[in-house]
Amino acid sequence: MAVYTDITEGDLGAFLRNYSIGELLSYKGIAEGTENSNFLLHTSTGPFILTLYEKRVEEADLPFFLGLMDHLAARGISCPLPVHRHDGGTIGTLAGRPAAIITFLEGMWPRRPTVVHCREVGKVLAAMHLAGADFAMTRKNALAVEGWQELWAASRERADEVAAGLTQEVDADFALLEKEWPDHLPKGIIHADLFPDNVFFLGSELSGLIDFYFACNDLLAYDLATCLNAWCFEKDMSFNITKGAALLSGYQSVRVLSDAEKAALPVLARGSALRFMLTRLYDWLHGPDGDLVVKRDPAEYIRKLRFHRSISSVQEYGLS
Ligand SMILES: Nc1ncnc2c1ncn2[C@@H]1O[C@H](COP(=O)(O)OP(=O)(O)OP(=O)(O)O)[C@@H](O)[C@H]1O
Ligand SMILES: N[C@@H](CCO)C(=O)O
Repeated sequence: MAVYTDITEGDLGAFLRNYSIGELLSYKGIAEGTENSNFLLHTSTGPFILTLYEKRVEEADLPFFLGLMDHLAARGISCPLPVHRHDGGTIGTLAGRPAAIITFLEGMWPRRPTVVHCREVGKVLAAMHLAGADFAMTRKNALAVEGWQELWAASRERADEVAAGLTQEVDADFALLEKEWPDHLPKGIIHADLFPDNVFFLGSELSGLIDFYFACNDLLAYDLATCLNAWCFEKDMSFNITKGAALLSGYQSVRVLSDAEKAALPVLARGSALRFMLTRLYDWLHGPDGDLVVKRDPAEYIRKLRFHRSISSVQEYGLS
């Protein structure tokens, strides 16, 4: 994560008096990530992550996100657990932002995802979809087609400054997606942001998932399409069909896709690429700058979108 909101030692000390996690030894801001402000805390009982929730996270959604982590962990999906305060709650206020402490997850996210990583991610994604089936709370996807339209309305005028011809390309994507977006496919809890930096490994073993702050109820296959985008392209933006095949077969070793889900993958992958291009474009044009804020380049997703527009069959993703 980034650091948008800074904290003082005094405020942090007062905040920590609500918890039984020992004495604070040190804390520092984590530069990685884009959405919230994160700090690594070391206390006399071990490491913890402190998160201050920023613009894209609604305070009213926090019980859903934190409750989901508890639910999934209880069903064998490794993820951080929210730490409870003396009053039983998990959400407090620090430096004027809603804030929570979660347990520290060991592992490293893969800087260069391999075929083995892709297969493991496919498996855990499907396991998460099954484990989420009996989660009692629901949350609408704020970044579904309507949310994309708002981002586009706020960025469209300056889109061609970022890439020549982008306005026309994206207008055409919207025309197609509004017509062809499927709504009859299996739905459930999705992670909605399962990028390599949100999946930790110890060696080749997956050690857990983090960052559930986009999780919501939506099409399960849309989550898989997001992983195709995030895990299976090479640095030169070519699609690696072997990684695609590993991701899809890993997924199907746990949850089999219906024929309708398979057929919808190209449109879902195109929609997912558009979603990430748009949040990046919006932040590129409007987001704050700062030493501990890393902006993500929309160009990567402009190229992925072009790939999905060229697909003529789902076999091109590695589906056998
Ligand atoms: N529970 C955890 N255990 C260990 N490290 C963590 C944990 N949660 C977050 N981190 C660290 O913080 C970094 C950013 O976290 P996270 O991905 O949740 O941030 P974010 O701002 O939501 O980022 P993005 O949405 O861009 O992926 C991670 O890469 C990791 O280094
Ligand atoms: N994973 C996102 C950032 C968080 O939404 C991206 O790479 O654009």
